[in-house]
Amino acid sequence: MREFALENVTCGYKDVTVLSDVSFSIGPGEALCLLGPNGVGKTTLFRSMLGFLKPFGGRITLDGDDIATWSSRTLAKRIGYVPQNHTPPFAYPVLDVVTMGRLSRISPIASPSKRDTEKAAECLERLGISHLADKLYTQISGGERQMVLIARSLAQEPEVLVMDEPTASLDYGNQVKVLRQISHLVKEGISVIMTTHFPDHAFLCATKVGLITRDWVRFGTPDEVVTEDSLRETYGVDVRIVKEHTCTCGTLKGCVPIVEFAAGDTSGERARLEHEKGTPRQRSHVAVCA
Ligand SMILES: Nc1ncnc2c1ncn2[C@@H]1O[C@H](COP(=O)(O)OP(=O)(O)OP(=O)(O)O)[C@@H](O)[C@H]1O
Repeated sequence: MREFALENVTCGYKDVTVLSDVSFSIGPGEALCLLGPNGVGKTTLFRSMLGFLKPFGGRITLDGDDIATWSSRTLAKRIGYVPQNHTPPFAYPVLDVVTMGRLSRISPIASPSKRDTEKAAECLERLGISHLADKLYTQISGGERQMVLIARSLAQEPEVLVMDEPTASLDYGNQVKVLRQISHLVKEGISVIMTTHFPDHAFLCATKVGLITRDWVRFGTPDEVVTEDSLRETYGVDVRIVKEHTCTCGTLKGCVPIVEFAAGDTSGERARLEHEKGTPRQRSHVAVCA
């Protein structure tokens, strides 16, 4: 069975180690969600998985092959990437940008075929953004660009799809659309590795979670790793994990951070102490869905 695996990977920049001894594996039909505070090294780990950064130690393999031995063309064919931010280089029409996702499948001396263009149009359709096809990539919004990049990665037909905060800068509807697409891709057998700043996403579409802090990295199922204690330890915030049973979706789980304050008091610390003393009439609780 195809497996994408990191074995004791240590990575960073020049003489600065960002992450040490990271190991995990995912197979077809699995989605790994990487969570962790700003600056802990999620993007650095991604750069290593994509061959942009050479790990200081350890091995990254797909089907047992060390990706360090692959050409950039093979990497691009087998591992897709949706970056966090993308500065458009040229004013290409959106359909051409998505067709560029096919480049690793086209001979270097050939032009994209009708089939390649059709595949790109199909990916735009799948994400509900066909209306953008003829617009210039430099003249669409940041959220629309994000959707286009996702379409481009689908056009690539990779075995492993690495997505750096795929829902960042998307409106609520498009966030849900992207999470649904991720679930569909996983059901089709693609292995997805994504970062997010929303632990709820782990419950919504991941089969595995990697929680990264400055002191430790923990991998497991969403239920094992995303807990009230681990989120408090990782982000220093008080969170409730809530469950909702529905007949159609089974059990839904979500994370609700507790934002509390005492009326007329701007001191969060005082509010916290009052909360601990259990004086409910003197405090208001506002639960904000992330
Ligand atoms: N090109 C670089 N050269 C040197 N250090 C870097 C470089 N890029 C990032 N870093 C450092 O590596 C560490 C990890 O950064 P990284 O971007 O991987 O974090 P992250 O977890 O993806 O953060 P965020 O959630 O904010 O995107 C940070 O301390 C950052 O300053």
